[in-house]
Amino acid sequence: MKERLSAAIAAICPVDPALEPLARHHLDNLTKPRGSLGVLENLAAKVFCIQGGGTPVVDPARIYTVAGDHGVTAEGVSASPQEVTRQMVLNFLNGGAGINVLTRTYGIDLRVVDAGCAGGTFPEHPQLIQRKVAPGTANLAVGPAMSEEQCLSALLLGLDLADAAHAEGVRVIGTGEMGIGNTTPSTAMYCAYFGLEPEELAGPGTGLSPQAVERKAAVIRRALSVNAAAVDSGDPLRILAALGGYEIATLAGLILGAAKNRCLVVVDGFISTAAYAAAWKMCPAAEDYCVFSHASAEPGHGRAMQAMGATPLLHLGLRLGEGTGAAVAMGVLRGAVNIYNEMASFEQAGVSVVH
Ligand SMILES: O=C(O)c1ccc[n+]([C@@H]2O[C@H](COP(=O)([O-])O)[C@@H](O)[C@H]2O)c1
Ligand SMILES: Cc1cc2nc[nH]c2cc1C
Repeated sequence: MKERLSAAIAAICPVDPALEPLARHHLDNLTKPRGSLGVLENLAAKVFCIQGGGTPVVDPARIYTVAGDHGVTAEGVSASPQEVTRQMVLNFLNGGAGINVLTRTYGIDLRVVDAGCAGGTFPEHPQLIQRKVAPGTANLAVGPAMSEEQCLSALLLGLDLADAAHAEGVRVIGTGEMGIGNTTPSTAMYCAYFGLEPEELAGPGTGLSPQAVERKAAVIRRALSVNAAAVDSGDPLRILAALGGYEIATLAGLILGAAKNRCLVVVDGFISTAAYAAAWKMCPAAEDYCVFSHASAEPGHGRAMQAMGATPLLHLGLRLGEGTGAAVAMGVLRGAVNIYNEMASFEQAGVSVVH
């Protein structure tokens, strides 16, 4: 199992630096003052480089919303009851959640994945991928959340999802997640990977009071101490197993798999960024394939992003998860590649070149 992960990581190549000047040359010849489309130009150049030159494309685009439950909810770390994870998966399948509305709005394919929800299987549904590794993690405040074997199974599930998308012609993959309690493992992972303090990073998640956030920080501190052997090892996989969750490990595998397949990944909010942190620690070159959709309103997100030198695209006050920020960002990405592909050049339009 570990060999497959190592092989995928070894197959991730940084994008060819020779491509960027070609993209910039093309963009600078379009009928606008140089650089005046700002980040849209950067995005178009990024897609061009990831895809190895030629005509950059964003479609078909797909979001995987991966669900899992968390034993640490027993510590009262979430304002919401654990059963909401399962209820929201059913809501996704009925088309009524925020991610359903936004993927419909933007014409994005949505797949829902059970990587580790508590309880049994869900009714079959064409959008549902049932690959439950286990019915929820163990409580990371008393021991490791997952065994390394379970964590690897989730990582390989993510690789499978990336390979399936690639085989089906998907050009851009978005990450989404659903898991009551999952801001706690995400925060613990940031602390372990970047040497940050729980008190500095812990936030309200779905809506904890300030006093409850203090208790959440204490639970995370306990989790780091109980799992000190994994934390101190600095091994990204051991840290992910000890402190992560099934949806988080699956998304880390999805990011690595997409990068291996030279596919752009749009990383959603606070929890997806924790999955990215694990992927980035395992393979820093994965960074070349990722765009960060938005700054989450969860207060620790900015600090975690800063630790990785990552810049979010949008500032919309989002803190829902599910892949909602990734969906909106895909709309922006489409605009960016359409600019690249459809705008007239100075020569074509007979417009005097701006110096
Ligand atoms: O995406 C985000 O930035 C984000 C920030 C806070 C909460 N969430 C969502 O809320 C749930 C986790 O919150 P909590 O308080 O239960 O840890 C989980 O289902 C996430 O999708 C998501
Ligand atoms: C209702 C609800 C929807 C969500 N979607 C993602 N996380 C969520 C948490 C709650 C509580």
